[in-house]
Amino acid sequence: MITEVILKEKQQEQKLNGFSFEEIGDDHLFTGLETPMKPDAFKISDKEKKEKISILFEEIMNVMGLDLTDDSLKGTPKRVAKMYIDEIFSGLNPANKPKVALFDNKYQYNQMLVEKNITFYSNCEHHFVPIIGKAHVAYISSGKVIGLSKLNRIVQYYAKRPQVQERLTNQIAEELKGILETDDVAVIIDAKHLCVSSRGVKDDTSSTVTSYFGGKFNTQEKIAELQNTLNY
Ligand SMILES: Nc1nc2c(ncn2[C@@H]2O[C@H](COP(=O)(O)OP(=O)(O)OP(=O)(O)O)[C@@H](O)[C@H]2O)c(=O)[nH]1
Ligand SMILES: [Zn+2]
Repeated sequence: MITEVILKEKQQEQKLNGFSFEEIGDDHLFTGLETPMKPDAFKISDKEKKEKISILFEEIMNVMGLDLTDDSLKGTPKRVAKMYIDEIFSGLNPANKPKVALFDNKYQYNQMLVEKNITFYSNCEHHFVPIIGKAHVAYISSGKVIGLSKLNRIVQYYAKRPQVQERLTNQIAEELKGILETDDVAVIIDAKHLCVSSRGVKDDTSSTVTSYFGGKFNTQEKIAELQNTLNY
């Protein structure tokens, strides 16, 4: 847990930089889980970002010797820019954070709820190539119930950033803990990193499993129950 001292230091740092954490856009700024962002990350609009990326990507293609007058290639810089900002990295912008519907737990359902096999596509922040995986998230209600699809949307929102799997796992867990007002949250991610399978070491059979077991989930018994539910 973050101490007040660290919080104050961070706030001071922010003040010095002249930006608030809302402007940088990451709710996890004070928890050490933030996606590293520049303080002025949202000083220019998405439209301007796309224009700049398009110019820069055109330059990359030019340097590589590609002929941008070719009718198949000429639209690529714009396509890439649009894909980065509106699609695969749209989770960097807090304006795209899913709105979450919560309901009262009138059903008195007090056991764990598991949303399993949530498909996500992310990108490795080291190589900017895909991470493709499944996330399984679980929680025990502390009084509120979340709309099921919102669990998938939260996973996908954080996946749509340049990521490492460890951070993705913890960002999802922290988000759920905050929304559901409970520590009783678990997240398991099983993903293939194309930077491992399609290049570099080229291992096509390995996958990476990460987990977060908070509160009541952090016991051998609950972990075993969860593993059993997920057939792990
Ligand atoms: N911990 C962690 N590492 C990751 C993740 N995604 C990719 N990596 C690793 O990040 C490392 C980057 O290492 P470098 O040695 O700088 O990069 P590289 O020369 O391209 O390494 P190789 O992939 O081994 O060719 C690689 O070992 C990747 O496998 C992730 O989600 N978590
Ligand atoms: Zn990588």
